[in-house]
Amino acid sequence: MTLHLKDITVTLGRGASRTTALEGLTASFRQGDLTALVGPSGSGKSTLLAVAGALLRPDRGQALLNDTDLAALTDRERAHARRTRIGYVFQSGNLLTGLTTEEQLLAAASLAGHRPRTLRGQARELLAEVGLDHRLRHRPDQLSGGERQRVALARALLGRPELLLVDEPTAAVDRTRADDLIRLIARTTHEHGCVTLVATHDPVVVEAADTTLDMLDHAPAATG
Ligand SMILES: Nc1ncnc2c1ncn2[C@@H]1O[C@H](COP(=O)(O)OP(=O)(O)OP(=O)(O)O)[C@@H](O)[C@H]1O
Repeated sequence: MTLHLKDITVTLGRGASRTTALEGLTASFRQGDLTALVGPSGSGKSTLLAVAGALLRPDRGQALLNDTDLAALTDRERAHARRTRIGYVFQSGNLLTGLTTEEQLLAAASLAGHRPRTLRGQARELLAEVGLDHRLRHRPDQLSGGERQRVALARALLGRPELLLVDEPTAAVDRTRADDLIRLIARTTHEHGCVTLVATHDPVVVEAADTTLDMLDHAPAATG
């Protein structure tokens, strides 16, 4: 499993706010590697995650997840790829209000076409792996920010994603939790053999990563 981004250009906004967020970006990412996406604020890290995650269609270029060009899929096909092949751990955790920790995982599995009952054991194992086996019945508003991110990580891993996308995993948690979380992401990347991209400003994340992609090396021409 590999992800190849080829000649990706993305422009965002209209009129006066029109901005070239990525211009002709080409990069490859290997299975089992955690890549840190680094670069100053506004350099396009989140935009790259959105293109790789089939959330945003680039103006130009290909996003090849193995043989599938995510940029060329129909909306329906992209939604299917998102549910079945890609795991997301974004800052807010993106959890569903009103569902317990365990239900967050089982609902996602159900949307991806699995029978939740068959995955309950696996869901509990993953929640134990991220240190949340004592929070199975908590709802998002009863969890801390770091706990919500760990639920999102367990939920992403339950789908056995080929691609794991993580935005600023250590921004909202204390140093110890941050270190634990990034170690967990690195370990699961190696064990589960997914392609993992982590957008970050945190040197500890860069240290834990197998490779680094510096967005400044791919920066659009200054005009924006
Ligand atoms: N909807 C939008 N309309 C216009 N420009 C946008 C829009 N969203 C983002 N941008 C611009 O696109 C560029 C890339 O933004 P992006 O969020 O990808 O950067 P980033 O590296 O993730 O930043 P940060 O580290 O602050 O999260 C920035 O210059 C930003 O101002």
